[in-house]
Amino acid sequence: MIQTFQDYQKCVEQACVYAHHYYVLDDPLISDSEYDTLYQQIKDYEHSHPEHLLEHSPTQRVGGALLAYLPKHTHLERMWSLDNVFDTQGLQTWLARIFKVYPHASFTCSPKLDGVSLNLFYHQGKLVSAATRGNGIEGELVTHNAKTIPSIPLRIAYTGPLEIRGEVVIESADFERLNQERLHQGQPLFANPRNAAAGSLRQLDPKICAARKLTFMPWGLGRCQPTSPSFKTMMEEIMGDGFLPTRFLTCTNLAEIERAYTELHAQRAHAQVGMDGMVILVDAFALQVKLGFTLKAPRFAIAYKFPATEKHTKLLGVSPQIGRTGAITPVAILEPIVLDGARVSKATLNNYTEIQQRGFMLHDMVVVVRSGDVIPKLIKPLIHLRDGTQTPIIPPTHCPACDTPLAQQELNHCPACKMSLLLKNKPNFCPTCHAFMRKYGRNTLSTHCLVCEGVLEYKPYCHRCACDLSCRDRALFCPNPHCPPKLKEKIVHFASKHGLDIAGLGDRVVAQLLESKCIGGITDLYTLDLETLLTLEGWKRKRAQNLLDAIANTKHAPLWRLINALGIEYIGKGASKALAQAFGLEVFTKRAQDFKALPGFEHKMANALEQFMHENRDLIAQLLHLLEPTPPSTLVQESSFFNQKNIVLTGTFSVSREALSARLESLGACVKSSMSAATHLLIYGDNPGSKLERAQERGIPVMDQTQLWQMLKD
Ligand SMILES: NC(=O)c1ccc[n+]([C@@H]2O[C@H](COP(=O)([O-])OP(=O)(O)OC[C@H]3O[C@@H](n4cnc5c(N)ncnc54)[C@H](O)[C@@H]3O)[C@@H](O)[C@H]2O)c1
Ligand SMILES: [Zn+2]
Repeated sequence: MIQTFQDYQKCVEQACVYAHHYYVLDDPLISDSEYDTLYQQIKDYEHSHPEHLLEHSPTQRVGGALLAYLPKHTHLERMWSLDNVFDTQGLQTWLARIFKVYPHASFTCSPKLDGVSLNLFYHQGKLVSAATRGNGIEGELVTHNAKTIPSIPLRIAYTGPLEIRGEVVIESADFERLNQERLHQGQPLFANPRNAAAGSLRQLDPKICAARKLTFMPWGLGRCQPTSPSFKTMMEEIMGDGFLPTRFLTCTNLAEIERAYTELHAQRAHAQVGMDGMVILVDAFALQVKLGFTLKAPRFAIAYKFPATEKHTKLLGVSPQIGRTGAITPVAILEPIVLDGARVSKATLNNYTEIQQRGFMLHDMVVVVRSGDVIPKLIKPLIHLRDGTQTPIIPPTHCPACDTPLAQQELNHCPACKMSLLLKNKPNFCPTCHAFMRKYGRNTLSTHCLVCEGVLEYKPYCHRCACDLSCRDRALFCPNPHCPPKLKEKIVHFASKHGLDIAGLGDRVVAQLLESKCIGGITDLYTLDLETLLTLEGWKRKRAQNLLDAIANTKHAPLWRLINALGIEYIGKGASKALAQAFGLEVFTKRAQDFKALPGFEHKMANALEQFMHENRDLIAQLLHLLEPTPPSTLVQESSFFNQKNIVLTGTFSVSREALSARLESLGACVKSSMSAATHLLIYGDNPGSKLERAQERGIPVMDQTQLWQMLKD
């Protein structure tokens, strides 16, 4: 709490600096929740000491200063900020204030999109101008950029003067791509999609903005001549003129609003576009006018905020974690924070190269993001907060578990853009000219230098990023096949839901069994006995018997489960099913060329399979003996239409997806979850999503539900 006028002054100055970095520079110094806390303290002090109020306090104005290099634009109607509530109690207080004067008020709820405001002015059906909110009265004129955004119609049917307001947002996938590109070009990263959208919209060069894939989502009106007394009706009418539809929901009481809020919050983790809350607004224009505005926000609307998904915290350490394949992943150890309602103390960092690229140091303050069940991620370090205690993060040289010297993984992908190195091992570099030869045509390269005609040699090179990758740090792994954590992860995977599904055999139990030397590998599971288990701490007869039963139950398990349980690189559930279907028990004797003949089995999958079968001959023989897995009963009819086809399903079917996939797989199809160049057919049910359109655009054959059932009957 702020006690004295001096403290209040200091806080206001601080907040002004933060607001400037946030609104003007699109590069916030602190997280929103920290800012909100400071803002609330300032507001509380001003409430109890109105005589001390400073005119430049952030509570007294909307937004920040305008960028000097963009022309200014005066809005016809003022633009506003929104007051916030954070819980039911806050919402209740706000509603009570409205209901006291207008007991029959009805509300319109919409997602509070996390982007940047834009005010579009149309006259005689034409887009005249587009301006940012700025300080609410004047904004920055960005018409040149707005015209590059496909979801902003240049002409609409409504001919009166009309200000339509909305949020310019960037989808999370595009945001990640943009940051990856910037990382590669050595440009500062955007902390979040909002900053990226704002930074893009306020470019001088419309080409830059056009390349950023922005979207406009309408949420409100400024100057207009309403043809309906209801805000929602009016919005829906105007949105029908070629705008993207924003969802407006009618609610009449607290319970309905709470329900809408809970539903929207549940959608957040999967939404393409970031939302930071729900906006609730009195629907009748007449009541809006009567309720009016405070100094910076309408009294007829409120933002009901979601818990924060982005915060700043301290990076305390980085600990190397060993996976099933031996790959070493750095895990960030963080000073614990609460993000989207969950306690977060760890986050993944893909690899040590990325740590270097993003410039993290130990004891840095860092930006952390988490939403829903997504694993928390570190975005960037806050370099301005460094205090001299930071030290570099040094990649390990030896396995932290078995002390074997670590090896570098072969480079298969560009670490910056993730594109696979297509021309792997093909000569591409001229040592005389010190130049890389660009590919021309499809994956073709000359074998000799186009300048000096000298012989080329191979160096890892990314054609998309145009960079030499030979001195890049690569992912590290422990080459020791007996490395204990590797073994543990293998057994955990073997017993997991997608493997042999052995209940009660999770991470901790496997660690205990290995440590107590009850088992030394996968096959030892099958010789475990009751007496041994009962000697372990925390094991009673019932629990031990349950585990033994679960293990015994894996006898005669479907063959695909055994294949998937082995944890072969690149081979997941779908591929395991296809293998079982195609080869039955013979699968373990097949060679790379046999695997390559299956639809969707690329080079690397086929090679990984052959190598695995070769290196693990003994293990496989023992498991086949112990388990006697069951191959699929229906043999593939080679003549089936679906045989050897890569199929993607979309929409709702009259049977479950799983049942339908199983049926198609039994006919030799390979059912995949996403479309690619290798997709042969898209089958769609009711309410197909965007996949259907994309398939049609790309010329992939499609089939509807009725045709499908007809074919299956035949
Ligand atoms: N991190 C920092 O340093 C820092 C500094 C200043 C402000 N901030 C953050 O900015 C926010 C306050 O900014 P503000 O005053 O500009 O208000 P705001 O951004 O929280 O809310 C008002 C804005 O919400 C947008 N909006 C999105 N969906 C909407 C919908 N469906 N209906 C109506 N409006 C919708 C509009 O653009 C509107 O201008 C706070 O969350 C604060 O934490 C952070
Ligand atoms: Zn090791």
